[in-house]
Amino acid sequence: MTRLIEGRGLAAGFGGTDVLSGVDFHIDAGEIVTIVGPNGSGKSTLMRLLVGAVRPRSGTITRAPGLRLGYVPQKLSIDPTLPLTVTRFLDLPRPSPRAKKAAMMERCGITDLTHHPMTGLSGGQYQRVLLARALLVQPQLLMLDEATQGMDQRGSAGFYALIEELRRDLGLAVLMVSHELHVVMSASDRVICLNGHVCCEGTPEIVRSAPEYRALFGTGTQGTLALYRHEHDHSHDHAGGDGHDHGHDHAHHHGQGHHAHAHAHADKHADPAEPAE
Ligand SMILES: Nc1ncnc2c1ncn2[C@@H]1O[C@H](COP(=O)(O)OP(=O)(O)OP(=O)(O)O)[C@@H](O)[C@H]1O
Repeated sequence: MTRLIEGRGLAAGFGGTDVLSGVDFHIDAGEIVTIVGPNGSGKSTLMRLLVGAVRPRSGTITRAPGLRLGYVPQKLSIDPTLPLTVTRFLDLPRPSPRAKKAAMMERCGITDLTHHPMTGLSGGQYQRVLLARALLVQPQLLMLDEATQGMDQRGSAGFYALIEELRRDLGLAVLMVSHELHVVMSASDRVICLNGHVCCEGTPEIVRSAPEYRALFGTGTQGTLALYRHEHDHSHDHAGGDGHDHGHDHAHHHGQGHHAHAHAHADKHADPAEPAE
């Protein structure tokens, strides 16, 4: 297994604020990894550390030599007064051959948008354009920050299906960020829950037969969405027992409140977000 990128003991912050501390991260060739976490938990900051847009306060980042990275940031501001068509946009920051652009647009299902102005695209179309642009560098690692934000359930499912297809056909590794705590792409090999530090990590389970799953998603998403079951209960209770609760389902109540509850009881020593006295 080729390691594409690895971070050890990463810490980051802005001014007097610490955003991340003690974060270990890696992704190998062909893996799909999803980072989930509440708003402000440092997901985008971790992505920006990995692409080199933010410098770590401590820790190290090692990239495979010559690693090609396709990065779709969470926010990309385009001057709305610029009369930019999709095909012109794909030439930013550097031009690509027309045939290559056409091939990537076809892969992303947006061939009919070639001459469409960038303004006036739907959220889903816009993300597919950004995706096509990121693919032009023939990345080994594709990084997507909140790509399905603003899409409806069917739109997200279609987008995730496309990501799976890209992994299968192009052998890409994919690192995705989502603030949807309870829904992740079922094809994720690993899910990392971040809240200033790595709370927990595990594999998602497809619970298609669970009534909650059917109630939330119906049966029309072809299994591309799944509820995520955490591997443990976040209690970080190293002193007694193993701190695990394998039957615990976060579908309904995972979030800040749950963290606050767990930490208040058992996490005085282990959580950098709540330093021990
Ligand atoms: N360039 C910056 N300057 C100052 N503070 C920043 C900067 N970037 C991020 N932050 C702060 O760092 C914290 C973490 O932000 P980050 O965007 O990494 O979180 P996130 O988990 O991606 O959140 P969201 O789900 O809301 O996108 C936030 O409190 C944010 O205000």
